[in-house]
Amino acid sequence: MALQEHPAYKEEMERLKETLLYVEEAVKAAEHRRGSHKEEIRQAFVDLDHLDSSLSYVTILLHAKLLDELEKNFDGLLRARKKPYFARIDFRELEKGKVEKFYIGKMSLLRPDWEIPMILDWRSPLASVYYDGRLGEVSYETEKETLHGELLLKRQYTIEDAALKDIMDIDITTTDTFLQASLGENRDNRLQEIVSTIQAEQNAIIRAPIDRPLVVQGVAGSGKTTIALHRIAYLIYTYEESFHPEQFMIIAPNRLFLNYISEVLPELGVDKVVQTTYVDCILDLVGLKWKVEDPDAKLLALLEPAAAPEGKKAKELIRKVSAFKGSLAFREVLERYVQDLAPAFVPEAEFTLGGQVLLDTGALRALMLEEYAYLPLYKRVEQVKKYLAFLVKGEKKRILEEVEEDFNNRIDRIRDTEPEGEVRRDKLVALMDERDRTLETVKKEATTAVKKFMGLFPKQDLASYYRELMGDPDVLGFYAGNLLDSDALVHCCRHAGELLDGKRLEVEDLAALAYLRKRIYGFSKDPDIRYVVVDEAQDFSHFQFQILKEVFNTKLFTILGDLSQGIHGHRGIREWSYVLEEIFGKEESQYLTLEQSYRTTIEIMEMANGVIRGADVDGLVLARPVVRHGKAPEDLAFSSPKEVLAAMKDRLLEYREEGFRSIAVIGKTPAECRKIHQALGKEPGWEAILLDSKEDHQGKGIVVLPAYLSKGLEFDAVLIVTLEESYTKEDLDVKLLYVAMTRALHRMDVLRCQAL
Ligand SMILES: Nc1ncnc2c1ncn2[C@@H]1O[C@H](COP(=O)(O)OP(=O)(O)OP(=O)(O)O)[C@@H](O)[C@H]1O
Repeated sequence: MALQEHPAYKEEMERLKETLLYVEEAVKAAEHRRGSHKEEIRQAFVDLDHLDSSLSYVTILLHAKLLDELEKNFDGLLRARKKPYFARIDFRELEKGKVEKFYIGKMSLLRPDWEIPMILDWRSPLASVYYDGRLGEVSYETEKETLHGELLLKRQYTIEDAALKDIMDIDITTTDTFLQASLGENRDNRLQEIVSTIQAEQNAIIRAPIDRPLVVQGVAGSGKTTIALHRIAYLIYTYEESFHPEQFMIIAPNRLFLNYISEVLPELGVDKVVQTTYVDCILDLVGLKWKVEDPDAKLLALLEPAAAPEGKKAKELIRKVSAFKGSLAFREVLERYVQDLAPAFVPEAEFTLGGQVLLDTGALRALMLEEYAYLPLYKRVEQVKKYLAFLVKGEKKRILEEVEEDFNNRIDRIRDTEPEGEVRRDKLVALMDERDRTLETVKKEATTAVKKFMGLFPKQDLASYYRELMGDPDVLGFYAGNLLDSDALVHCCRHAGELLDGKRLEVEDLAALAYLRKRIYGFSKDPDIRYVVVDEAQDFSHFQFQILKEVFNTKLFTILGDLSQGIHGHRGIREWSYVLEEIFGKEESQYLTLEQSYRTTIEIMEMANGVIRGADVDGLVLARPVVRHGKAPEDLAFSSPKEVLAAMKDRLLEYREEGFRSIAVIGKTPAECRKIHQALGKEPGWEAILLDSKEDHQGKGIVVLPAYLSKGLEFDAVLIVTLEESYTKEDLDVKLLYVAMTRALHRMDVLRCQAL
């Protein structure tokens, strides 16, 4: 139906006009208020200069806060100028009885003369019925109660640059044309917000209760990353009173990925959320500036073809050691090691002043091992230091008085017993001198005693403790018992020793270092993160989840992942149940699944599903694509790399002619990618970009990247190419190929060299 023919065309045009006018007014008013706040602040600074009044400080703080609030809404208002809302619902609340029209947008806009908001924020409780509800009876949850009502209309709008382009009414029968249209579009290389097309199963995740950890298993392309970001925006809006955006942290696999998602939160009107990688987050907490080995290095070693027994054994060792270092059993090993460090923190010495014992060894032991046992070791030492200083302060006067009294008694005794004369005088003078010297010595001792005594406590840095445990098979073997067989033990210690001697670490070391830091030293300041979102969580080990929970001292987590994409299986998890039951507690945690895939076409998903069936995945759920058709993918074999490269160029030309904006050529390893990139580089006009994890995933055009790095990303068209390597039937290879295939939005083909 043409837009003008829609029965509500006139009404909607008028409403849009009215809304835009009001938005404009709101912008002007906000600009005015902005100006006056800035002026107030400026004036307060001027006053501050010569009056130094605390009132000026208060004024500055107040207006800065108001300005901050204003800025937050101001960006939303500016966006609303172009597109104030995207949908409308007509809703009759049972209790109220009358039908009200709610226009849903990315922010709320209130008018003092209206009973209901002019624009309703998509995150508000009522907006939930737009995502969940079919026409007819519906209900929604507010903080206090469940409200019932009737949904009479669900309408979507396409508004571009403040102009109404389309109106679409949704009834029970229509498929979601809006969703279809949005999925059919070509993309830049960035993730987008999806507020107008969030689906019911996704809405349930976005709005899941905040107070229980949530684990989401979602198939490739089901919107996990997108939803993670929308959930953060929802939680920040809903719990504005109790949480600051800075207390939310999203942990993504690498910088490339962070860049890829960087625009969504600002688009949703949310900033200041901490966006980081696991490596950066832990290094920052631990306070070590050491280099961390590329987290993908082990994956690459496991991808190396290894027919010979030594090769197989080397891979086996990598797997065993990674599994050990990612397990909670390793945490116990570390705990036992820390327990054994404790006795060295009770020196066999008494703390004395002026010859008097102020703290004996027994009391010191009781302090260190009992009273302060809740503290990390070095924090206990700090407490002891404070306690000793307190003792000295309290006892010094008494001790000095006692010393003096003792000497004075002796002096009196001489006076009383010795006959007057030269001898008595000499004795008295000597004793008085000795008294003065002793008093001086005790006074001096009082200023140095604590420092001297503290020298008896160990002083060792974190890395050397870790090196002591991990670099010596005897030590690690002692604490690990039979968790590692002797080959794995030797391999583990040799590898750790080499790395640590070169001031290097591997990802698997980070949880351990954070644990030791926490138990031995404590953190310099307690990290103020209260909500953690982990994306691509299938790559995390049990110990990684546990350490995040411990260091941030929170159970408020949203964890999203897909076991079918578990290409870091050597250190990552293989099922969710352990995380749900052992780490977060079965009763408390929530588990939700996403089975619909939005990214790719039916044809591509069918081929990818055919591939993943060959993998060993716990409770494998095949993705169900949204009904969207595209060209069937081809899987073509060639007899030489040269032929593959020629076919690759033809296919890329074809993709370009079809108008795709982002195209990826995915190789199996970085080595293959370099060859592909080199071949493309020779062609004028191709300008392909070779990506590694540190690279920025920038503009449009062709990118060449290895399969493991493509995880989480998406492209209009994907060409999977093998030259001298191949995807075998091994689990890891199957998952890698699945990851690569599911990156495509519209087109995907496989070109392989068969002469292998
Ligand atoms: N409700 C939706 N409306 C429109 N597009 C959607 C919707 N849900 C997901 N998408 C789109 O589907 C694609 C996949 O989303 P996303 O990358 O968040 O999925 P994912 O589950 O993290 O994928 P993967 O695990 O394969 O990396 C994106 O292009 C996203 O915009």
